[in-house]
Amino acid sequence: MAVIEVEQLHKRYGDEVAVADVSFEVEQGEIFGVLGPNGAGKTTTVECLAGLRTPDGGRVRVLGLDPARERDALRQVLGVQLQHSGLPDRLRAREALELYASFYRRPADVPALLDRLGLTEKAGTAYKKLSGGQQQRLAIALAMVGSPRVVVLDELTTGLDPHARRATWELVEQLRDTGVTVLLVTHFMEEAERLCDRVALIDAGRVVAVDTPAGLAARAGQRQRLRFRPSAPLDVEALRALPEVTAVSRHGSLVEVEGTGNLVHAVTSLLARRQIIAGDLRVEQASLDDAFVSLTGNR
Ligand SMILES: Nc1ncnc2c1ncn2[C@@H]1O[C@H](COP(=O)(O)OP(=O)(O)OP(=O)(O)O)[C@@H](O)[C@H]1O
Repeated sequence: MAVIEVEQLHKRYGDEVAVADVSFEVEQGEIFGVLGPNGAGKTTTVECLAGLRTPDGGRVRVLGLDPARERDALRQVLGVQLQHSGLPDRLRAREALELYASFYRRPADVPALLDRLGLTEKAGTAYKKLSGGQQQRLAIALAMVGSPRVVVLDELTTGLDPHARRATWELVEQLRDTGVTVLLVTHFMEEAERLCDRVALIDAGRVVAVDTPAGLAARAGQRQRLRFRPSAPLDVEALRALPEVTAVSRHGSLVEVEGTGNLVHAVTSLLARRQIIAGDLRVEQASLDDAFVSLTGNR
């Protein structure tokens, strides 16, 4: 059974349509990404899932519960980390967790959670005095303190340094390993590629694609690009004549070859036959980034 069901969700703010028509389903134990440009309707969608906003149309269910009507039951099974935590500045990390733990029937062990999020040393520090990364980790801990079966994380790693970002990704993977279903709103393609089993790409309030990160990247085309510096003069016409090659260009001593299929093998074999070495060889495949740009209207 799908853990999260969103069917033709529609939500307006006055005359402004934030979510025109969004549908997707998330299966048990998945890390499901919601991607899209600014203002696409991602936060509004997750707020409807969390029962923080009431949809104007369509149907939303989380573990079979209607978030708008069954908020109390939903709160026991859903953990939410939103973009702005709204915690009082002077509340200490441990106090915040203990307070939140008191709302739940099956709270997690607070000292163990602090430890898991690397916050033990900061347990007595006021929220305002935590660094951005520590505040972020506290927000994740708050989303986990009720031992939820589903967790919604909105822009989880925005503002984190690369080290903290990786540590946070490991936390999300640990969550998934314990059977928790994760819905992740993100702007970072690297994050989606690394973490998500599937992603929904949303643009202007509509779903433009739901697929695996690799599947989405493939929709951006099978294009590949090779760049290298040949160790000896190279006749680019010979490269152009290869069936895999669609374009060849020179940039100073650098040769750039675009093509499809087994491009790397075709080009390196030709070079080997001519006893030319490909220095500084780089291979680029179409990425989720390319898919994002091409599927969301190049904005
Ligand atoms: N409280 C609100 N009142 C009025 N309009 C709003 C409100 N919240 C969002 N909107 C509008 O709804 C649209 C969707 O916003 P939403 O925050 O859901 O997008 P998003 O995809 O999460 O964007 P971002 O990536 O920038 O966070 C935007 O045009 C936004 O201006």
